[in-house]
Amino acid sequence: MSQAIIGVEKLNLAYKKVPAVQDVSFSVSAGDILAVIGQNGSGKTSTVECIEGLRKPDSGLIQVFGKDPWLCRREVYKEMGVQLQETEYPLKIRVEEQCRLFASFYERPADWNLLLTQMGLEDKRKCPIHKLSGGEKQRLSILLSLMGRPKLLVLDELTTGLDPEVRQNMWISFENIKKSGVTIVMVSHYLDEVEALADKILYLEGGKQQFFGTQQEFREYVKGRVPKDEWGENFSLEKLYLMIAPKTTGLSMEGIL
Ligand SMILES: Nc1ncnc2c1ncn2[C@@H]1O[C@H](COP(=O)(O)OP(=O)(O)OP(=O)(O)O)[C@@H](O)[C@H]1O
Repeated sequence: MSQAIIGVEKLNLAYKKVPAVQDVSFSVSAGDILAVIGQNGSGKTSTVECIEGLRKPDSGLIQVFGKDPWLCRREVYKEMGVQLQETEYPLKIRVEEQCRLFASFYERPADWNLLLTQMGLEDKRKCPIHKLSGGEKQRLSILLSLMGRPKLLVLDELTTGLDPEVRQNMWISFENIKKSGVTIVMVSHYLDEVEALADKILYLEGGKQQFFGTQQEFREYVKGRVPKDEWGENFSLEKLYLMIAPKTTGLSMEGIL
């Protein structure tokens, strides 16, 4: 069996005593892609922020490369690249200045000129970051997560805001990154992306772990929960998810206009 890069046991986290993550346990093997899925507010980012050492769990055990990421953040970050859901940049800083700054954090940084080309940001190198479009900022945040040539990449909403073509190209890039042995944890609401990329799925609802396992195991998990006459062997991952996800209430626009 491959070595576990991440181990999480009975993780609990609350905000002002309101539970956000409850008894979540999973592991990620070297070279695997784990997708964390679930409704808005289900605890995905909170879980991932604990792995990134950005939040201290209330209880439970987290090991990243065999270390506690909260206590050993500096060491863990030598091998971990992080793309945050929202990134704040220094005011008026330009794309290439930010790249240079990030490169200076690492002993052996990636070739960021090449990354700018690969991310389609070559023409934007002199552009102040606050003038980039949402998708361009997203591409920059992915580029910066790769700067330290990480062995582990943690991506919170990898392709949100990207246009369809860039999204598909991004999938190919991440398949290639995986082929080079990098372990990836990705939070995603795009289940086509999860279906294309993920080896394992962690499914959370209301802060609680509903499922952890392979895509095939997820299929069996859903099959065991839906009426026989509603089941189809070739359902997409999105269809499977929608069959078991709790219905969100209160989103109707009826009577507003
Ligand atoms: N800083 C915070 N202070 C208080 N409550 C928080 C904070 N961050 C998150 N929460 C709450 O914790 C719960 C889990 O939030 P989290 O951001 O982890 O969910 P998520 O699954 O990543 O959601 P989304 O898909 O919308 O990004 C939500 O109820 C949220 O309102």
